[in-house]
Amino acid sequence: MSFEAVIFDMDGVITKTALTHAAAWKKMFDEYLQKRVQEHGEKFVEFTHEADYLPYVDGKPRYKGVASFLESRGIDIPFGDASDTPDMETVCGLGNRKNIAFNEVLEKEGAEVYPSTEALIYELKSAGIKLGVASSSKNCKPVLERVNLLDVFDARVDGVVSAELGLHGKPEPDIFTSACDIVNKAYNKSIVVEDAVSGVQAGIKGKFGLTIGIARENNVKELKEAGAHIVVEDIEEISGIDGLNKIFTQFNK
Ligand SMILES: O=P(O)(O)OC[C@H]1O[C@@H](O)[C@H](O)[C@@H](O)[C@@H]1O
Repeated sequence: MSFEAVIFDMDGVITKTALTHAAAWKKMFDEYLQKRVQEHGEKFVEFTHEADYLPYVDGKPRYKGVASFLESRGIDIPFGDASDTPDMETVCGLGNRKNIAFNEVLEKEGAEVYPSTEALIYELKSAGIKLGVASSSKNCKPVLERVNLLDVFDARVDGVVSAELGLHGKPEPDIFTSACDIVNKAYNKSIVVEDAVSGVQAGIKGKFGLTIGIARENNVKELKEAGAHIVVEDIEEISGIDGLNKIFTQFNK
């Protein structure tokens, strides 16, 4: 094989939980924006998937997502602290409020994998390719446990590990480069698989051998503009490890 490691994002790439996150964000932000109508007399402008979630929140660490969205609406509240309770009107308080909504849905509905991604993961594993998961989410470990994939990865750099190590979140490449460092593989011999614009930007900034965009959201154009070497709608289109090898070689002559 011409590549030595593959680092996967989780939400939206391995598991269908990107949708769970998006719904939890919408619930929390719409409630908060409604509250501001009463308290500040502001006009209610709904939090939408296309105009708000995808450009400002998707793929970013929890509090960075809150801060980006609020900034886009010109809302300035204190940052607060990760220990803030969900009733506090701070960036962290709002992020923690959303986390409750996310975990309620996760508890009720569980998590599901994308079968094509799971199949590729096992194919790569059998071929001795190093596997990493690089997720902004602090819920990465419990989600992977639920779908029985936690032990498959040689490296996991998630929201919890990032906070411990003080890593910059996506669109900075830190969590992908840290995953490669753990498995001791060069970035230019590694592949990043991402569904979020911020994650693709991170793959490109980190100068990985290949950054693949998975367009789950009718956002082929946005992922290409973010710099993805190739964009597919599902991993199935890659045609397994041999297909991946061909694509990698094509971009690394
Ligand atoms: O709040 P968590 O679970 O730490 O997740 C942070 C982010 O994790 C990313 O993986 C998701 O794409 C985002 O939607 C989410 O907001």
